[in-house]
Amino acid sequence: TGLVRFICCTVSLRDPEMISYASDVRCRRRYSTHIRGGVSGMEEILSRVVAPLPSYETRDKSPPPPETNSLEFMYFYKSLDKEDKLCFLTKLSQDFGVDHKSVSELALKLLDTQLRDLATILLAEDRLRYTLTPRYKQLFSHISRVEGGVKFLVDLRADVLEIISSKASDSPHIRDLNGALKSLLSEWFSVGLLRLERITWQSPCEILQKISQYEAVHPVRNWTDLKRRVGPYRRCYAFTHAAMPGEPLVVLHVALTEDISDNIQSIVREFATLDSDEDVNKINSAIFYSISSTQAGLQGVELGNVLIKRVVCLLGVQRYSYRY
Ligand SMILES: CC(C)(COP(=O)(O)OP(=O)(O)OC[C@H]1O[C@@H](n2cnc3c(N)ncnc32)[C@H](O)[C@@H]1OP(=O)(O)O)[C@@H](O)C(=O)NCCC(=O)NCCSC(=O)CC(=O)O
Repeated sequence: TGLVRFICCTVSLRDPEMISYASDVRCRRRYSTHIRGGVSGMEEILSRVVAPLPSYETRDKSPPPPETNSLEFMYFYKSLDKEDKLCFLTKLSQDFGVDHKSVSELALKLLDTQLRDLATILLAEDRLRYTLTPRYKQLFSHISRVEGGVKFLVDLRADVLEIISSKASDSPHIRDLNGALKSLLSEWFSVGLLRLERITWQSPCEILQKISQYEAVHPVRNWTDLKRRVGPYRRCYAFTHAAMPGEPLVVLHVALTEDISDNIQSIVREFATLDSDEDVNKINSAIFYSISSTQAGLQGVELGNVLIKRVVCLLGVQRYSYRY
């Protein structure tokens, strides 16, 4: 019976994996044919995977496009080099954004309804609002639902920010695309969806390594240095998100000291011995000595600001009356 149960279990677990594997392979095959197609390949893939906006009347009833559309977009984009990414994003933002003609028509209609009843005006406004949604925004929402989709979009925004800051493009469409991505990411990474985690020497090695690697203010010298930064008289906190497991998004380091230090070296270089226990009577101050955001694509979402406020509250609640 044990063997039979085991076999049943193996089969039932295998099915979804096989389905996902099969669609994975299909996507890889498809995208590899389009890479050869250059600009026309880009146009072809975009017109196939970026679905048109459903009509206003059917917007809540239309089934979402197949998941393979999102996967194909992701694989294709990841395979491009920097120059092709710029070309691809320019096409996406220009040709798959807002339907300007419909927006103008609806704006005129809205003006015409101004003397009508409130319900008619609200309906006209809602139609206009819906029509102002860029087609690519809908694609991004679908991408966010596939595995690794949110991280993909965070990295995509990092590319867009790089294009803007390096002045590789001054297209208003690219700036619009950035705005759409920022507003989606701000919703998905809102405070209520973030998890505050304390990082200690007992945290997974993978996380500790990332804490060390992402430190942008006072570089971590070695493992002993890292052990001290998460040890006694120190606190290290990070925000994580369910959609990006194992990825600290922003990391904050705090030193708990007797007096407010007048130089950073005394915090970064001088520590109590590694094994000493904390004596709470010796703690009067909490010095927030380093904060680093790890995801360039989340710039402007202000996770750092929120993390500092959360940790101030947390340390305040934890019985200490620090001077910050
Ligand atoms: C500081 C950050 C964690 C903030 O990240 P957020 O997720 O909150 O959002 P963000 O990057 O959009 O930045 C929010 C606002 O803070 C500003 N900002 C960013 N870094 C700043 C800095 N070092 N000093 C002063 N302001 C800064 C941005 O221009 C922006 O302003 P606006 O909204 O006006 O555009 C990140 O920018 C980052 O990792 N920067 C690189 C590392 C760094 O500089 N760390 C802080 C060093 S000081 C430190 O750690 C303590 C110390 O040494 O005393």
